[in-house]
Amino acid sequence: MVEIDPSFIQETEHRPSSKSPPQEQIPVIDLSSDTESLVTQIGDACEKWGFFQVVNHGVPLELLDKMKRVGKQFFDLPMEEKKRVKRDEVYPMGYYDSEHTKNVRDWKEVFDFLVVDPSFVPATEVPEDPELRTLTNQWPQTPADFREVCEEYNREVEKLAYKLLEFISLSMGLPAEKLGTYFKDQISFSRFNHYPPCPSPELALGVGRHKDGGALTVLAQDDVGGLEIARRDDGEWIPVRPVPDAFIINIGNCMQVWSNDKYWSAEHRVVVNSKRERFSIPFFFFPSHHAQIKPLEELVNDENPPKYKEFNWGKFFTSRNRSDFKKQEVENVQIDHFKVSN
Ligand SMILES: O=C(O)CCC(=O)C(=O)O
Ligand SMILES: [Fe+2]
Repeated sequence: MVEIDPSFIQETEHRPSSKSPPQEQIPVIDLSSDTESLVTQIGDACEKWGFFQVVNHGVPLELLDKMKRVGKQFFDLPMEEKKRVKRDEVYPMGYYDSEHTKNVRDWKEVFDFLVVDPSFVPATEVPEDPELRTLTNQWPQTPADFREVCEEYNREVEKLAYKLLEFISLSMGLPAEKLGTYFKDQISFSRFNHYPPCPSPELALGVGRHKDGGALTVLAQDDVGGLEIARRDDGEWIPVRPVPDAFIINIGNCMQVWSNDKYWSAEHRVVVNSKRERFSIPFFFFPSHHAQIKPLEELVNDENPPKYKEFNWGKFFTSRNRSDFKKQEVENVQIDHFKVSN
């Protein structure tokens, strides 16, 4: 057995399973279909899986290719070059290779960049503290077109994210523009994930099991595969098959709360392999820091009372991003903390 650093080793029950997974797949939805059919298909997928793939999504395929190229060129740079744009307390965007999910180190390196630069988030998780912190992007010198390609990508994927938000609003019986209001001063960001080949793929994960916090995630992946999602019915891990030129869409915590648990923010993780590196690019569509998140009033009534108390998205974001979780061995905040007990 090849030794890997113990910080990467998952507890036995969270390691990749060796048995063959169910054959079931998340739906692939063609966004060139008519609105009525899309609204039904998207609503059903959000309810059953919290995950679906989209094709004919309108994001230029040449731009996706360019993103994959600049991402690879960046991660291929010597470590000393990458560390010039290293993420730290002052610059929380940029390069990072020691992210922990649920206190175990992920087998990956990342590069993060904001959609709105600068963006503002609460400085602390203390509810009464009004102080804000400014987040800004930092960009590497090479490849020379890195920044330009990333900025264009954010603009295009943001358009897709707004379009999906409209279909999801309609699928809940609400006006198309209902959810868009939460995104003025959004704190969305995109991320390049690079998962290098791992000598002990049976012990580590590229990203440990987690749920995405925001409204939705638009994820590009290459043809290697490795993303697995927990099936809503029984928690069984289902691998997501790579579909050429598609984006994977998943519901985040905010959408689950807005929908009062009709829609599902599924747990997911990434398994790695010993032969091929893998790249993926999530766009995390995050409301503005001042957004107050609670089940939408139009969707609750005496028979379906709100299942969550209201919370502030900015404080939730800041609390989840605290850097001292590892030290304290405590889990970060989850939406279940806001569940109404009855
Ligand atoms: O790489 C992937 O397929 C998913 C990554 C992911 O879940 C994340 O970065 O939140
Ligand atoms: Fe995720």
